[in-house]
Amino acid sequence: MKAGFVNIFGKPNAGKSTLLNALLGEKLAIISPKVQTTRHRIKGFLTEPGKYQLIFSDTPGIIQPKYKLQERMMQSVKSALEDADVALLMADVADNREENNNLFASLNLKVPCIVVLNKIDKLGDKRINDAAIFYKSQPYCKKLVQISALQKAHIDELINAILEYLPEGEPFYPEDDMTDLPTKFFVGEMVREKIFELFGDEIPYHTAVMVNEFKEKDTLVKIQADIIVQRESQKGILLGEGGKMIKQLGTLARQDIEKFLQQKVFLQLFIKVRPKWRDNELHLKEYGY
Ligand SMILES: Nc1nc2c(ncn2[C@@H]2O[C@H](COP(=O)(O)OP(=O)(O)OP(=O)(O)O)[C@@H](O)[C@H]2O)c(=O)[nH]1
Repeated sequence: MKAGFVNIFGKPNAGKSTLLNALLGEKLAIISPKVQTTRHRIKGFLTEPGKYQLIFSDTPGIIQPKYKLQERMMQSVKSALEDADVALLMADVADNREENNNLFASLNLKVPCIVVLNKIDKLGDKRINDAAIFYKSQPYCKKLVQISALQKAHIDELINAILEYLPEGEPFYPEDDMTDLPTKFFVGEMVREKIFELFGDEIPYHTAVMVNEFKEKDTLVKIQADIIVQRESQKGILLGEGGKMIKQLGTLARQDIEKFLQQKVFLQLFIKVRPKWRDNELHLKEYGY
């Protein structure tokens, strides 16, 4: 039996969340074409009884610590990398190689690194090969695997590559667990995902979702969540004319949550204005960042 921790690392949009979904086959990570959506480390487990348990962490994209919120994210990236048995350095095959290379090299990781060349469905063989040769020649690259996370192509190959570097050991978590994150967390992420889907570029980056109540009743689960925004004008946009938008948001989020929980859900959403939440340490704690 092999068991260990695997960290997925890469620039925003490299496809980390998509890979986690491909590996775990569940809606564990919020997927969005916009950058910087993953604010938390997501831990998901992939267990093959008697053979292996892989514990994956997703890291937020690498960004400038402009806000305190982002500083927190960078700290969590570093601590994640220090814990892992294997690091997956993920690169979009169409991305600037030098830039990725500088980033990967600057981490100076002590753990074995597998370069995961993602999105091979986007380019022809020649360009994929050139990129592969480039990364393979880098000192940090123990192995390179080419995948398409979106099309779930070569995922088994990646698992086998990880297993080569994983220590022998007993599972850390019960075999049928999927994650150590509370259900509440996923519910909040699903509401956030709908905000990304329904609203333009501005709104999602200025909102946070806090799930206040999660009560399992006989026939349904009652959930109350706050959507926190910074300005009254944002609240207005989220509400929409006569509350039209928030209603639609609630319906879409509820449908996803019901699918996820396999139960009927009563979802209540409130919008709250907190002008300074991004930079205020106290609020950061309150919202679990
Ligand atoms: N064509 C193609 N697109 C992909 C592939 N993998 C991911 N994408 C797309 O790339 C975008 C970013 O994917 P994510 O999985 O959200 O990227 P991420 O690295 O988690 O991004 P952050 O959360 O911002 O760090 C999404 O639009 C995905 O659909 C792939 O293999 N092929």
